[in-house]
Amino acid sequence: MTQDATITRKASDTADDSDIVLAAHNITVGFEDNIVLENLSLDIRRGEILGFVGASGAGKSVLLRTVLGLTKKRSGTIKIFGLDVDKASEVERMRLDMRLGVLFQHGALFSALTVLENVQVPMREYLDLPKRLMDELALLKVELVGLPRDAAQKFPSELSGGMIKRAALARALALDPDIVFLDEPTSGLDPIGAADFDELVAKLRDTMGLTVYMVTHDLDSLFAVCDRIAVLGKKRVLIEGTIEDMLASEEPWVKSYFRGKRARQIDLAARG
Ligand SMILES: Nc1ncnc2c1ncn2[C@@H]1O[C@H](COP(=O)(O)OP(=O)(O)OP(=O)(O)O)[C@@H](O)[C@H]1O
Repeated sequence: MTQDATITRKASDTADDSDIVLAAHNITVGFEDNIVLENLSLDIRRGEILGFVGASGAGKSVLLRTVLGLTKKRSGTIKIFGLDVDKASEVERMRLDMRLGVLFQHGALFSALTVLENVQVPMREYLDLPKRLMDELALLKVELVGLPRDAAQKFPSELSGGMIKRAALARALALDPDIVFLDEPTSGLDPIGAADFDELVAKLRDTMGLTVYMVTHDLDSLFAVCDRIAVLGKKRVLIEGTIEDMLASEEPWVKSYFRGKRARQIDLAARG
């Protein structure tokens, strides 16, 4: 284990409905005759870090894109902060989008823009602020994610992989969202860089009251910072619960993922 396993766990198992900030119910998504998600349901609770796992190609990114309204679903309902996204007016949708921050897989920064300009992209899209104020706000975000001030003027090609992830996180936080969606945020990072990033996410959750939805293949992250884990398989959520629930599960994929050879080493390290 590369980091402190005692990082505060916020969401409790006894959370009631008022704690649910995102409710996706009976979601079916397909592309022509390929049904990727079928009658999938998942709730996300306020202030939790939810780890979302599943085999490669299972549909984790498709669900993320569907929740964000980027991929069309065939059926089901998605309520975010109680608002049914299908019934939202244009203004309500825009206000909602401002409360959601996204870090797409591979960071996806604009290569022709500096870090500061990248962080300002959502600000330009949603806010009408004088340039000086935007510069100050963007710089605050750069510092918030632990990047040095001089990184703000650099282009993505001048940054390390870990710095790119942090810059992308700064952009996801640009509008002070309530929920951040992270699509494999630690992929491509070495274990120390990944552990530092996890620690940063946990710290931001604690200090900003963020809710975090994290698609990940990183067992360290799942053990160290996730309050709850949901497993995607057979086109739906197979099981959701704490890491202890995952370790106790006899579902074959869950068992081999969490109690396979690699996982056992992490578990042993985590438990001293
Ligand atoms: N725009 C699209 N058009 C057609 N099929 C798609 C589209 N987007 C995704 N798919 C299909 O949906 C399935 C799930 O893909 P998805 O990217 O969500 O998997 P994933 O669980 O995120 O995988 P990974 O862990 O490898 O990132 C795949 O079969 C993929 O080919």
